[in-house]
Amino acid sequence: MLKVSNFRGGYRKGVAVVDGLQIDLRQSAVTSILGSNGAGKTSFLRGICGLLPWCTGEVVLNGERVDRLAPHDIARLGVRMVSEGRGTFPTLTVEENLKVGGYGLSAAVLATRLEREFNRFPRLRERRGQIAGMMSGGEQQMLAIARAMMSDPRVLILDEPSQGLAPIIVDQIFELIPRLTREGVQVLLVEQDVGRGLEVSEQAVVIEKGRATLSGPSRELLADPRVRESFLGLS
Ligand SMILES: Nc1ncnc2c1ncn2[C@@H]1O[C@H](COP(=O)(O)OP(=O)(O)OP(=O)(O)O)[C@@H](O)[C@H]1O
Repeated sequence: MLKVSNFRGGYRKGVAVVDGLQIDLRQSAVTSILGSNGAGKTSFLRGICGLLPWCTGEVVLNGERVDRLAPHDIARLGVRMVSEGRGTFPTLTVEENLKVGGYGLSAAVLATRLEREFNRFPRLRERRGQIAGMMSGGEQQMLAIARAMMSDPRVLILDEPSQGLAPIIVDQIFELIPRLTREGVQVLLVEQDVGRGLEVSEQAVVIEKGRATLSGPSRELLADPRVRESFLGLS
């Protein structure tokens, strides 16, 4: 559904922090963008969502060029991003946050989707009246994912979903990702933990300094000596 070709972009004219990246989400349910701090992962995602100050290249969603569209139009067409640092509305309750995610839906559809997300995340049902900003980091991450899912996205972009979370919560998030794909959503995952990102995805791109240094089926990358040595600390 989503295909990105020859993507360059950045924050200051002429200075590319993402330089010539391609991904084709049609080939897998979960695609990982991997790389160390400052490699350009978040900038690439922002570019796909129309949020980078300048970019060139093509972003095609379901056959339609979207790289010239405004961020809200790209979101309306089904690309939703869950940002690093979550981005829930801290002063709203869990339920209010979810309703914001379902903005524009009829009351009946909204109720069905709320129920679906509460089934997916029973913890959120228990805390539906709780102010989001008072919840734990893991709960806020679940809320951010549930809120994005309220709009039934075609492409769900998860930017460092495990960042700052306790290991047990990280396990839950990584178990959740394949389950989301069974509902037909394609996941684009950005992860600093290269091993984990490769395990959960079918294909992956490793980027360094804004350029793709390796790409291919995740299984092959997991076995690649360069990945094992540079990113997994194995020989
Ligand atoms: N708002 C911004 N304005 C200017 N430069 C930025 C901005 N955000 C990021 N950069 C620069 O763009 C480059 C890529 O950063 P980016 O955040 O995309 O990397 P990343 O791989 O997502 O790193 P991290 O894992 O630390 O989030 C870095 O050199 C960074 O300093």
